Parts: sequence; C-alpha cells; structure tokens
Amino acid sequence: MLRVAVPNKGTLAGAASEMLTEAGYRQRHEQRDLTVLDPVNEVEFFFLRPKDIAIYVGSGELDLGITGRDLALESGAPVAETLSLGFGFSTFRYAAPAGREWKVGDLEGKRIATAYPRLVRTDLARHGVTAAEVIRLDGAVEISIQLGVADAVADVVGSGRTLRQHGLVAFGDEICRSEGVLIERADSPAAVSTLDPASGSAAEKAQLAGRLQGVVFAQQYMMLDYNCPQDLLDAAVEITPGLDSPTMSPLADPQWVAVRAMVARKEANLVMDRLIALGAKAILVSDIRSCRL
Ligand SMILES: Nc1ncnc2c1ncn2[C@@H]1O[C@H](COP(=O)(O)OP(=O)(O)OP(=O)(O)O)[C@@H](O)[C@H]1O
Ligand SMILES: O=P(O)(O)OC[C@H]1O[C@H](OP(=O)(O)OP(=O)(O)O)[C@H](O)[C@@H]1O
Ligand SMILES: [Mg+2]
Repeated sequence: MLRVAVPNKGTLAGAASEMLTEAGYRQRHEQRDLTVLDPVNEVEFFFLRPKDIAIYVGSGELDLGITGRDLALESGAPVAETLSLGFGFSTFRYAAPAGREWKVGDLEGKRIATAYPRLVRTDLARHGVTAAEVIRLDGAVEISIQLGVADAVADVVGSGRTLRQHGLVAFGDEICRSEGVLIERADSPAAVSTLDPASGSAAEKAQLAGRLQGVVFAQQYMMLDYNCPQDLLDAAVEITPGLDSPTMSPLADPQWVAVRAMVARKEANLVMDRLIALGAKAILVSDIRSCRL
C-alpha cells in the first residue's frame, strides 16, 4: 500500500487534491479528514500541513508527497523532486519599505523577518551578509516591519499584491522559484527516478507519478483538429508538428486532409491564426483530460 502526503490546507491543497482526483484517486470529502484510503488503487492519503510533508517523506514514513519546492528546501529533509506539478507558482524574495533602492548587502546588521529561516540564512551567507538577525515568524510576515519587529522581510510572492498593500518593494535576485512538486525520499532504494521493476514499491510510486504526469501534460496541451488542402500540408505540418508527428486522415474529398496534433495550450490561439491565414478550415481545439505519452 502506497502512502502519500497531500497538503491539508493553504494554497496548494485544492489544486493537489483536484489533480489526484483527475488522476483517478479517491480524495477526502470532509475538510477535517486526515486520511483517506483508496483501496482500488491501493493508496492511503495523509492530509498534512504543507510545511511538514517533506519531513514525513524524508523520514521514509511516507512514500511520496505533494508540497512546494520552497517548503521542501526549507525543511532540510532528504527529499528529491520526482515531478513538477504546474500549480502553486511563487517566488521567494527579500522586500523592504519602498522609497529607496535596496540591495542584499544593505541587510548587514538588519532584522529580517521570515517563515523560511533556513533559505534566508543560506542566501545571506552566499551574499557574504554575516551580521543580519533572522526573525522567524509563522505567517503574515509583510506586516512585521510596520509592527516594529523587523527592518526587512523575506517572503513568498505570488501576485505581489500583499507587498504593495504594505508599501514594500522586492529586491535582490529571487531566493527561490517555487511550484507544487511531487517528492520522494532522496536516497529511496525504490526511487521513481531509478525505477527498479523488481520492487513493488517502485512500481507503485511510478504508477502514481505517471498518472500525475499525464494530468500535468493534459493541462499544458490541447488537441487541435483541422482540415487542410492537400497542397498546403507541408506548411501546415510546420505550424503543427505535434509531439512526434501529426495524425493525417483522408477526407472524402481527395483535395483535403484532416490533421490532428497536440499544441501547447498557451500557443493554441496563435497556431489557429496561422492555420486560418494558411487556408485551413474547420479548426477545432479541445481539452485533453489526461494522457500517457
Ligand atoms: N500567494 C501565493 N501564491 C502562490 N503560491 C503561494 C502563495 N502563498 C503560498 N504559496 C505557495 O504555497 C506553498 C504553501 O504555502 P501556504 O501558504 O499554503 O502554506 P503555509 O503558509 O504553511 O500555510 P498557511 O498560509 O495556511 O498558514 C508554498 O510552496 C508557497 O510558495
Ligand atoms: O503576492 P501575493 O499574491 O499577495 O501572495 C503573497 C502572500 O501569500 C502568502 O500568504 P498566505 O495567504 O499563505 O498567508 P501566510 O502569510 O499566513 O502564510 C504569502 O506568505 C504572502 O503573504
Ligand atoms: Mg502561507
């Protein structure tokens, strides 16, 4: 039985459970449930604080977990990323009151509030800042400067709205670029990355990772169908090369061919514009729910 950690609350919780549901796994119906058994797929899900998930997976108690890359790094637990999940994008940055040009070197001797002290201490050391005081807070870090406990912060930035609301500006390079990730124990004898077909646990982990990869892929791509005049096929294939090669099917009219190819979701409209300009007709774009490539 595979044991998998899922965020029980916060930014990643909804998207993580939706992705697992889309991948065919049973998820909780009751917000307070801490475990869900999926006997059909032989997986037990544990709903844990996102911050704690790398610790459980790193200890080997749980086989896989979904958490944020920044949280996994901050934990210091021996975990490795198996898959990037395409949600929960954020950056982790220094910020300080607007109105002057800040540099990381200016943090020398200053108080820096953060919920990620390990990431901050490592980054300060990398910049040669040795005398800054790191103040650990659990959340709502942006307000700590106005409440007088810090001179600067290092925090997660999504849209940037919270920083603006508190009169702060981000500065310095991104300390970390994060997204939701599937993790496993770094030196796991049955790691997905070193898939050993003889090991049941490796096969189970690979199956879950493969299903999630299918959903991630399906969210990033769309299926494009169109009809193309025979004499324009070469140009059309250049516009829609597909992943390997587009599918071509004859139409009743021998002058025309039906073409089917996957396109990146963010490029779909541009591709349609180019196909129409070329002379293609009946262009249809549809969602892909899941796939295995
Ligand atoms: N506003 C945001 N936009 C994008 N990603 C975010 C945002 N806030 C947090 N994250 C990401 O979500 C993950 C978990 O953070 P989250 O805030 O959900 O946990 P938490 O701070 O431990 O919990 P809570 O905020 O409920 O106390 C981290 O990887 C973080 O980078
Ligand atoms: O750039 P934005 O889109 O404004 O998002 C950034 C904010 O979102 C997160 O807070 P969260 O809601 O998780 O609360 P927390 O600070 O208590 O963790 C993060 O810690 C920032 O405060
Ligand atoms: Mg938070």
